[in-house]
Amino acid sequence: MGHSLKYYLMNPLPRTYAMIVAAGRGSRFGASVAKQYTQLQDQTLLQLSVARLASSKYINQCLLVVAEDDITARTLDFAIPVYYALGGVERWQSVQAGVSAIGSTGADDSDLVLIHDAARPAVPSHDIDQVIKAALLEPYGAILATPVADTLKTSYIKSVTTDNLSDKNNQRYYAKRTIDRSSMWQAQTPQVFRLGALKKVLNYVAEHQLTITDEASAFEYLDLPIRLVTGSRQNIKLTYPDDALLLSAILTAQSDQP
Ligand SMILES: Nc1ccn([C@@H]2O[C@H](COP(=O)(O)OP(=O)(O)OP(=O)(O)O)[C@@H](O)[C@H]2O)c(=O)n1
Ligand SMILES: C[C@](O)(CO)[C@H](O)COP(=O)(O)O
Repeated sequence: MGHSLKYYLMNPLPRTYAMIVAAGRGSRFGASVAKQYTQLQDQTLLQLSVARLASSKYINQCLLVVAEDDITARTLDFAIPVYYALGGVERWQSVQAGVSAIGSTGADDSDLVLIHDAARPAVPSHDIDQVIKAALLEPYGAILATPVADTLKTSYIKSVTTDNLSDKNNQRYYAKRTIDRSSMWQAQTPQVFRLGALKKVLNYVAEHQLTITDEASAFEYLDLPIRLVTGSRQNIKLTYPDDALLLSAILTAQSDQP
């Protein structure tokens, strides 16, 4: 799989092709519009996320992967030139569509593809550059991640026959086991990979009908090393309604920084 590390390191500085995946429905967030179009600080999350990528010296345009029925993205202004691809049912299929679009621009297999969630607009610019610089030194790629800070537990469910409103679906969760968190990380985005290798591992996922929630997982299936770069805990993903207040506070605090 892929070329030797020497092949990548001997190449002139590869280009970084940025893509933002924004073809989701935001069902867990539950808004009337897809969460990437939620407004924070007078801009949509998508616009904020593009602006963050634009702050990197490695990125001067961005592919936006949007839903086929998206009627919003093309009405918005962005900090850098954007072009479009149509997303898929699953997030990784949206990424695969983006990889295909980037590949058709003449990108080389040793070039880098940066994948970022539209739902992560608070990623610090420093982190973007750090993960790209790390990927430039890797044969396959690098991702931002944060070490798990809380105690992690598995659970089991008990059915109950009370009419207590807190017992959703007449079920209660109980603690089963605590997991050793010493080597546990929460993956973030951007995730940055060599284009050729990313194409191959996503094809593997499709051929084997695997379910992945991030692209690094695909490399793990093939035991291909992906570097973990410690990222800021400010880089949260808007997922549930509760996240909006936290994300808004982070963005406000970041904008107040010199
Ligand atoms: N088929 C999909 C699913 C998700 N995404 C994007 O991937 C990012 C992270 O995914 P997630 O937080 O799961 O977003 P949604 O799928 O929209 O959320 P939900 O699972 O709650 O519906 C989001 O920017 C989302 O727009 C995508 O481009 N294509
Ligand atoms: C890619 C990701 O942001 C890494 O944490 C996350 O997996 C995407 O969100 P999803 O809800 O898993 O699709």
